[in-house]
Amino acid sequence: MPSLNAAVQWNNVTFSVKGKTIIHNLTGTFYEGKITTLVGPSGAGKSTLFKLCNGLHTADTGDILIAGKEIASYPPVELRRMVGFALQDATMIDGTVYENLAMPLTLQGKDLSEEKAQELLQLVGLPITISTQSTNDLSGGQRQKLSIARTLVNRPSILLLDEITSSLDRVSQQDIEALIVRINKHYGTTIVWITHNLQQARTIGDYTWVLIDGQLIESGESSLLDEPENNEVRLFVKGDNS
Ligand SMILES: Nc1ncnc2c1ncn2[C@@H]1O[C@H](COP(=O)(O)OP(=O)(O)OP(=O)(O)O)[C@@H](O)[C@H]1O
Repeated sequence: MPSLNAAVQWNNVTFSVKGKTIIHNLTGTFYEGKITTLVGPSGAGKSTLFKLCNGLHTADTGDILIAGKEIASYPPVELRRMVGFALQDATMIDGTVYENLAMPLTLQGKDLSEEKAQELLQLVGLPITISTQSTNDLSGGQRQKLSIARTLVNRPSILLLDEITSSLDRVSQQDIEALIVRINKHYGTTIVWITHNLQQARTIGDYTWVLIDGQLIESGESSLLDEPENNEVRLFVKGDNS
């Protein structure tokens, strides 16, 4: 494997909620500038990993290093700027596309320039004329593109995507997949993508993690999904364990 830097390094991380261990002694790396897809059965702890990564949860034991520095050493605002987060339901405030796009800066008492707004809309493939429209009029695919553009306002170096295409039709899904690859190439953004779609995980990912019951059971180049070494992973990929 070529020598790659760690965008996020997990060392023996354990996390519990109300006495129940959700993440078990997890060690692994999300590589800088690469796309890692994260798969596993429902309840495996995938979303929990994201919350540990952007400071919404704190690990009980172990270390999480972001760009080589212990996560707790980052001021929360800086961490949220570095680690962008997009979710399946692409929640919007009641208002225009521009107001939603500007929200991360508005919250910091800053403005988003018209020029920057147009650049971001173009990057995600939305017409710039959409800027003054209400977000209530957008399709599911357009909302998701806006949600991704909004995450990019802070220029995150790491982008966490949680099931962002699962409620979209096939065409919109492919559109978003191409967009994420474009963002990865254009900005060198490290992408980590939770998906239940194993085909997507295989084709979009450079690397894949398979998480089962809070344990990282198998990880490596995404081709591992073709012929997993681990029996539990083989069953999961065959659909027997999802
Ligand atoms: N706040 C919480 N309180 C109690 N249990 C929780 C909490 N958050 C998560 N869990 C539990 O932690 C486990 C992992 O949940 P998580 O959402 O990370 O899984 P997931 O792999 O993302 O699942 P899915 O694919 O269904 O989204 C589950 O058993 C869930 O019930």
